[in-house]
Amino acid sequence: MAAQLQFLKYLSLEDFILLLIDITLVSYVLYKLIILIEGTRAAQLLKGLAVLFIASFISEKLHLTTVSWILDQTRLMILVALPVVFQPELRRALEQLGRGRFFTSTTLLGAADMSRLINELIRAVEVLRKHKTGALIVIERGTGLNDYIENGVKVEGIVSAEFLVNIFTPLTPLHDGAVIIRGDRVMAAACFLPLTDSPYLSRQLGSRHRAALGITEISDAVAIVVSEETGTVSVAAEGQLTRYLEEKSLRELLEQLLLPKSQGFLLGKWRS
Ligand SMILES: Nc1ncnc2c1ncn2[C@@H]1O[C@H](COP(=O)(O)OP(=O)(O)OP(=O)(O)O)[C@@H](O)[C@H]1O
Repeated sequence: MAAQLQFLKYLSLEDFILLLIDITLVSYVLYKLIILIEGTRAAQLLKGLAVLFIASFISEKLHLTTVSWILDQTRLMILVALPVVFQPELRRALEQLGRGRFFTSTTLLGAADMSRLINELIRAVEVLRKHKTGALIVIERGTGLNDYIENGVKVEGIVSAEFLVNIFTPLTPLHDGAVIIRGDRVMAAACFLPLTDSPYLSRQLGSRHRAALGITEISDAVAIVVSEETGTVSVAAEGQLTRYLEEKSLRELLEQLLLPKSQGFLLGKWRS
């Protein structure tokens, strides 16, 4: 190891700094990649791919010509198929890249306003849970959800717990489908969302939960689901579903996901 590090002696300060930047950048990208795919089907696929590479390496070392030829061909096929299989993850990664502040010009929603939004959401969810009223509430973040807002019924009303409960009351015209919130407003109700095709979702969960996961796989939105069957509350974000949330854990999770980390959140301004 010491011998391998000898070359550092011959580097100028400038080269050394460039090397450091290079390594930091690669580590950061790898770290982000791992975070992005952790717990998704992409992680399983990557593990499969790693096994294939190891098997191929061993068979080559042992001169198992036929086995290593087959493994080589399979590897090639998989590499070609990767962009297709990883399409949702790649899309999410590119969207995250494009969502950088560089390209955005949205107004910021500060911590106090976001806290008020979270309070209204929690008040609504507690009523819906108590009455076992099915609900699906999507909170838009950086990725625009206009496509889904447009397939629903435009509302554009200020968010309040009473308003949300009213929308999801059974047999009323807007109760079926999802509500989409942008900033301080319910933009639309009765929206139809894309369903996830994740094989890891429990069989007990039907299309409401699949829709919640689906929208978070193709965007950075956060979706809250209240089950009509059991009254349980779940939150979907980044293609992951967290189930059996009580009031306290729901608040903690929403604050973690929605509260601005530093400068404020990329959403519209709350009006009091
Ligand atoms: N693609 C979709 N987009 C938005 N809402 C949807 C979608 N699919 C189903 N829903 C909503 O979910 C309701 C049906 O829920 P379903 O019983 O299939 O799901 P579930 O996950 O088992 O939920 P629950 O526990 O509430 O029964 C529909 O009446 C509709 O309101």
